[in-house]
Amino acid sequence: MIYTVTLNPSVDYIVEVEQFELGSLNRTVADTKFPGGKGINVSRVMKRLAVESNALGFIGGFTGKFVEDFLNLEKIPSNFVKVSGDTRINIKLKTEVESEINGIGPNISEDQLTEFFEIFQKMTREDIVVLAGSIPGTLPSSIYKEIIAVCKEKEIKVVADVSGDALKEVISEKPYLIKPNHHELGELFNTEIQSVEEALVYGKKLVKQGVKHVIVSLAEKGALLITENNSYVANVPKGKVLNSVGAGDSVVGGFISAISKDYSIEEAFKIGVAAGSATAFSMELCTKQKIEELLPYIEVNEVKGEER
Ligand SMILES: Nc1ncnc2c1ncn2[C@@H]1O[C@H](COP(=O)(O)OP(=O)(O)OP(=O)(O)O)[C@@H](O)[C@H]1O
Ligand SMILES: O=P(O)(O)OC[C@@]1(O)O[C@H](CO)[C@@H](O)[C@@H]1O
Repeated sequence: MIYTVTLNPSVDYIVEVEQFELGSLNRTVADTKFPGGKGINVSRVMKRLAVESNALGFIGGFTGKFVEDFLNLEKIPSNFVKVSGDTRINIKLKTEVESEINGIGPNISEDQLTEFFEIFQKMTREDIVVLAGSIPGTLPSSIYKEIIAVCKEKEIKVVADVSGDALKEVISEKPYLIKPNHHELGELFNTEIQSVEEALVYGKKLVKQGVKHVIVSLAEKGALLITENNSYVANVPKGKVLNSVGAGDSVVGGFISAISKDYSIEEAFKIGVAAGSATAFSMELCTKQKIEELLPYIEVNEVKGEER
């Protein structure tokens, strides 16, 4: 089983406003709500690709019920620990540009954390754990390290789509896959990364540090997959970006779905990139049909020779 862990789920409130004016009353032209949080998005994308997963994390209140009900409707199993506060509402404001306001998340008690860790007891080495998204304010910043320690004992593969200090912590634990975007990769090395070539240099450093697979996404500039033995570069298809929320999660969901179906690493990478772009070109998360439409427009090439 693939378990996605979203420590800090959300209701994503997507609001479209024409000519937004700061300090004035603005009215929406459209608004929608979706369950959110990076691990939950990964689960939803995998479901669309017919790969089962179990969504874990902490939810609470009326917003938590919305998330759980929505996943039930989509037939995605979940095993959330219930907390007393409300799951956060993250605002995604679409004007001429996209802006986001993400909440801090509810309090999580010691007992609730213990309950969460108990879920890992039944996992086995055939399982995969996807850790994704921010850490709620009341949990220690070492939480991902602690989860990985439990996974290591059980030889469970860990995928981590996290950023900032959490990413630094996770890298030292040598996960199976990480997927920083080029800004997050640059932050790790106190530098700015603008191109695929620059991303390759720093991505390889992470593989040298023991990460098994590094996917670096560079939005419209393409993506890279670096493994111990090979590096691959992919273009992204051209299209109109309608919604970038969840595009990165879709790359992870697409890649893991394909790996779990024993596709080659190149093919899995291609499906991941197609899923990312399919989400970027849709108002909601990608569908299988949209992914399949985009696949012919993506080329994956091995990076050869010196550059490798
Ligand atoms: N302008 C674009 N054109 C085509 N595809 C895109 C574009 N922007 C994003 N994507 C797709 O989305 C994937 C992830 O995008 P990005 O590199 O911005 O990652 P991210 O910052 O993790 O995404 P997110 O917006 O979910 O935080 C890309 O690999 C690509 O497949
Ligand atoms: O605050 P975090 O946990 O870093 O990110 C949460 C979030 O922005 O990520 C998802 C898109 O990747 C959204 O569904 C959600 O609102």
